[in-house]
Amino acid sequence: MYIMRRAAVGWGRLSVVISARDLRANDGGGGGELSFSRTRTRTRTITAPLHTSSAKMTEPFLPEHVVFNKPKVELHVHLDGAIRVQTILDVAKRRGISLPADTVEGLTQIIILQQPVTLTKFLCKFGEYMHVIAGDREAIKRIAYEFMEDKAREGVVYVEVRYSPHLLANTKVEPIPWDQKEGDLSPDEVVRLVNEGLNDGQRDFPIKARSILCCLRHMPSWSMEVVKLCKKYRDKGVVAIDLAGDESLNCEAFPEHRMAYEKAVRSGIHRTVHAGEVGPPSVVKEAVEVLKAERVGHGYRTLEDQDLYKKLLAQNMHFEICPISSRLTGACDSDFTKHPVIRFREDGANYSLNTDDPLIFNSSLHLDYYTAQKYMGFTEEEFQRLNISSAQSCFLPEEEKKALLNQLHEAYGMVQSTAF
Ligand SMILES: O=c1[nH]cnc2c1ncn2[C@@H]1O[C@H](CO)[C@@H](O)[C@H]1O
Repeated sequence: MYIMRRAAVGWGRLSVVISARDLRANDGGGGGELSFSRTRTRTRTITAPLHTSSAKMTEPFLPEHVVFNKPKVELHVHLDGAIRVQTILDVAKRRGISLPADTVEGLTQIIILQQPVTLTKFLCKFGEYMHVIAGDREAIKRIAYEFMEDKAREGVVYVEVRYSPHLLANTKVEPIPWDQKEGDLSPDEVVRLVNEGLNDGQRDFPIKARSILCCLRHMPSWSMEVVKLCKKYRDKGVVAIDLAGDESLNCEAFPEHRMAYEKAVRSGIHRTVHAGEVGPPSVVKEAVEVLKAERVGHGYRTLEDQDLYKKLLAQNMHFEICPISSRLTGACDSDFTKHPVIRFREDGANYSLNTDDPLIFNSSLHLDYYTAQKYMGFTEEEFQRLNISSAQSCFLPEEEKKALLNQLHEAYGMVQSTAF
């Protein structure tokens, strides 16, 4: 079954890895990490979040959604928004946690967004399942490992994945999130576990990952520890700090966030900020001018301040664009043909295409690319250009960035100029 699907899609290099995984799983190994890879659902039947709400989809991606079947770079995806539904069910069963549904189909219906809502409502969706994963060492390592498998399957060769260590902890975090009882898993250990899962994934799949630790707008008291964790784990896979959460609740960053970002600048930690997703252009301005963001998460509303937009274009500021997300969070018009990324493209801006939270949007990176092609006029050439820009704007050290760029140039058949 798997093999027939792979042949139809033609995943090239990836198929080798997936075959190897299937073989090992079929060998009856079943134990340890490999058993994780067998749990992915292949049978969702829900309304796909496309331009027209009548579009049906039965899988995270279908062959016809694969419009750019080449190596890709993804810079904006939340680990806690990219968990497999089956994993949530498995962990809940093991931990004796009851959920409102006990099948993949049932729980999917509860977790996913089918129609555009507000960012605030969207963020409530994490409450449907985070209590299952948080505080559980095995689950945290597992979601990081499975994330790598899923991204490799989408043809992503380099990913920067973000999460809040505090939201997955159950001790040394105040308040303890998700109504958990106090346990013994600290934010520091969460980072170690995620690193382990990502490293195991790097070993088993043709993908490289680095992580970004998130501060949350409504939890300023956590931010100093976030930047300390970025520093502590900078040589072990953490490359940057982010500020996520609800921009519509508090627009100006609290002093604690500012202090954390100042420390990040002093310590040479890279910086990105969710800004201009639903908040006004002033939030983008603050992100860039006060928090010294090197990339902007989303940034759609930058277009409402033409002076700011021109300035950021001139600086070659990178915008992390998430097409399907932007429709379902109500950040952008639900008509994709009016999406701000069309203007960014016409102006030759520096941006990436990303999934953001594929679990909640029931999406995949292929679906975002498909949407960009079908409704926004994206071409193969533009997909290549934006992936090169994404690689140039990633937070890897220069040498590793060069290697990634070489990998893309080679895969896209681009001749590189040689310096004599
Ligand atoms: O699109 C988004 N905008 C703002 N915040 C988000 C978005 N997606 C996820 N998170 C927030 O980031 C946390 C860490 O991963 C998530 O738990 C969620 O609260």
